[in-house]
Amino acid sequence: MEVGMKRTDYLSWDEYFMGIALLAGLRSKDPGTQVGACIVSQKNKILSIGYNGMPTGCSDDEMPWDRENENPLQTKYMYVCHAELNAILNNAGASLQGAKLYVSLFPCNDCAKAIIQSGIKEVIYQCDKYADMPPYIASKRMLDMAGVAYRQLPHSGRTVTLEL
Ligand SMILES: Nc1ccn([C@H]2C[C@H](O)[C@@H](COP(=O)(O)O)O2)c(=O)n1
Ligand SMILES: [Zn+2]
Repeated sequence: MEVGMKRTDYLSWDEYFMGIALLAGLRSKDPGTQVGACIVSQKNKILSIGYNGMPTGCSDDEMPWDRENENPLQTKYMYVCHAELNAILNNAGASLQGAKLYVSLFPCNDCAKAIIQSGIKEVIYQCDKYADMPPYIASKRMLDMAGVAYRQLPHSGRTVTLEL
């Protein structure tokens, strides 16, 4: 009996989970930067997903989305919940000990604290556009000290088109 060959152009695990993080980011209402995160167990099972957005019950239409305003209360930074924190909090009770976090943008210092405390052991990120800013320098300092590994997933050059 002849045996068919398996597909060879399937997504790698890294491409699959980063793809899911990027897709989650498309749910974000932030006009500036859309971030998505996907938490995965050591056995490559998806544990949780999140994207950056206003806290539950805080209307996307009433909260500000501006980066700058003379009144800091009128900027998004006071309110928006980051993708990584949402993914950690959205997790339906499973332990995150030893888990991996795929995220489209390197985590800030606040998210780094939550990552460390939740037991996540590896961060895989795509973009690090704020690397020179103190929250991101502090983030790396904490992740290094706490033994949380991080690595950038370079663009593979592949484009995935979804027809919805
Ligand atoms: N690792 C990160 C970094 C940022 N965010 C969120 C926070 C804001 O909604 C947006 C950044 O806005 P920008 O200053 O670029 O206009 O991204 C996140 O969820 N995770
Ligand atoms: Zn953050």
